Amino acid sequence: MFIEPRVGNRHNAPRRGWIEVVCGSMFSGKTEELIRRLTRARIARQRVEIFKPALDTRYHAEDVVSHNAARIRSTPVAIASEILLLAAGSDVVGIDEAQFFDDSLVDVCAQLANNGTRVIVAGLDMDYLGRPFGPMPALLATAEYVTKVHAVCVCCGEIASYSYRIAASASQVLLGETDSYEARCRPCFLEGVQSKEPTTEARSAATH
Ligand SMILES: Nc1ncnc2c1ncn2[C@@H]1O[C@H](COP(=O)(O)OP(=O)(O)O)[C@@H](O)[C@H]1O
Ligand SMILES: Cc1cn([C@H]2C[C@H](O)[C@@H](COP(=O)(O)O)O2)c(=O)[nH]c1=O
Ligand SMILES: [Zn+2]
Repeated sequence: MFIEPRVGNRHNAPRRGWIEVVCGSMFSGKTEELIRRLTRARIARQRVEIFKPALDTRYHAEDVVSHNAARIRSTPVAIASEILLLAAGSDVVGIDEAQFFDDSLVDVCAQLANNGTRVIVAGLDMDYLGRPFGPMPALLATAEYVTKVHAVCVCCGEIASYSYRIAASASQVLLGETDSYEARCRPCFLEGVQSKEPTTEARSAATH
């Protein structure tokens, strides 16, 4: 879908930067798509740097890892401004789990793009209650290219845009995978939220 444009052009024009955002629910293929684009940029011999929030230790402390085990080495950072220092000299910057960063990520991405870097950001557009998540709404508004990917609803097989939480927690940040979340379509998400389905803990207690 995205080409790997040359860095600068034949006439030594300044290189152009821009922002791409890949968003969607959990299990929708955001990380796979991020890895695909970054891998192609590497094949095109571009200088690629990849970052993720240090708090995301779910699969691996350093690698960005998809739910079906595709992986790429990354640098975990505690705050978004570290990316500016560490990305110096890169042609392409990839950022996964962008929803966990604070709002300063929006300015960091803009500065990188203004200076000629292609920035590819992947993140959850909504949290487990369907609320816009962290800096994602502002990134979506300021990106040149937006791709929304979809998972499969585990209840009915339709396309899923929501991440339904089955674990008992009301904290906005709760790392997890299929143990704690299900991809759901709108009606199945609403049904779960409105009927207050039992959590994984309650289901497990009922069977033991
Ligand atoms: N309900 C689901 N819908 C679609 N893919 C799923 C689902 N559950 C697990 N998967 C797996 O998750 C992969 C996508 O993983 P990943 O790229 O890490 O997604 P994301 O980063 O959006 O959470 C799919 O290729 C598929 O193998
Ligand atoms: C919906 C939701 C998710 N999370 C966490 C759960 C996972 O650790 C990540 C999302 O990872 P993915 O690559 O998109 O599958 O975010 C959360 O903390 N809060 C939420 O509301
Ligand atoms: Zn459904």
